[in-house]
Amino acid sequence: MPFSLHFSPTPLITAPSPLSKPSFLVPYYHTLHAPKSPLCSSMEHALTHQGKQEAFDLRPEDSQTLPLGLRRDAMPSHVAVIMDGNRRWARLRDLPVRSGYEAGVESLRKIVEICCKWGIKVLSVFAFSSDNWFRPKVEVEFLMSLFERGMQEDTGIFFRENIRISVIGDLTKLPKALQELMVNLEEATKNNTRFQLIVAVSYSGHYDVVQACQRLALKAKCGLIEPSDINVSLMEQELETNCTEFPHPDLLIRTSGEFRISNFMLWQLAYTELYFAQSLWPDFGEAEFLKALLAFQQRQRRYGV
Ligand SMILES: CC(C)=CCC/C(C)=C/CC/C(C)=C/COP(=O)(O)OP(=O)(O)O
Repeated sequence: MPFSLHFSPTPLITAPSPLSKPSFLVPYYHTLHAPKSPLCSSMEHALTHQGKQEAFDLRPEDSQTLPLGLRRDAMPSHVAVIMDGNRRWARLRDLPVRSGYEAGVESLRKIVEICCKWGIKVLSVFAFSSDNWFRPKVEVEFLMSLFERGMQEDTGIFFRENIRISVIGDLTKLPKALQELMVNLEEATKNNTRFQLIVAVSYSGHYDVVQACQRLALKAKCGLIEPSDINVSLMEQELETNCTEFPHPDLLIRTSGEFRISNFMLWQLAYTELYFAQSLWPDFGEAEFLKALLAFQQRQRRYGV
């Protein structure tokens, strides 16, 4: 059975034509010529948070559907998720591993829909880590086909629901057709403003920091900056999360009862509130998400001050 987001049934719309210069295929060109939106330090993020949020449109219906107890003024603007426990979910049911991943996609769709409804602006999900390449070949191939299928089937929803898709990670390792699909989808949805889904594929925090350092080193080598110019702000302009105008994650959720960050957004999680849920990702639904958000709203964020 094909999956779909549950906003309402929709025909598939094909994404518009490809980018002329996909950034990850021409990193040298990108580093030297492409303008990047400036990001500030975590502290400045907190201070400018409100102003940035106003840049996105909030539909009246988004703000009216908050469950009892959840405060609009304390909502995280950016939530990150480590979607762990898909294979365990399948094994517990004597199902093949791929059923666990498929159930994981359904869970992601539910959470995206809820984010749109409750006015969360960005959701970053760890869909495939740099280390996941070492999983059995058949599993890796299945995941690649799942990413392709998932993105193709939801393309129409992204347009109709005003959702922006961004993909971060070392995409050069992905099958060519999938790279092209992702670049097209990113380009086609880049002006959508209701909600942004950031999918981390072939990604790790180490990879992100290293590629940012390489870009800065190249700029220094070309004489565009001095090594002493390098600071938090310049570094953040080169991180892959420069694809969003919004601050770094306010809240990180990891499912399946594991208490680790597992190399996800190491730089960006510096001031993020952490929440660990016992549920396996395919079981993580609205009630669990609400619990995580309510817990977040109890936290006092001090940014070391
Ligand atoms: C279209 C799109 C973005 C799809 C996302 C699909 C999805 C849910 C990917 C998660 C992949 C993954 C390696 C999860 C880790 O848990 P695990 O499966 O390794 O679970 P385990 O800890 O039980 O082994």
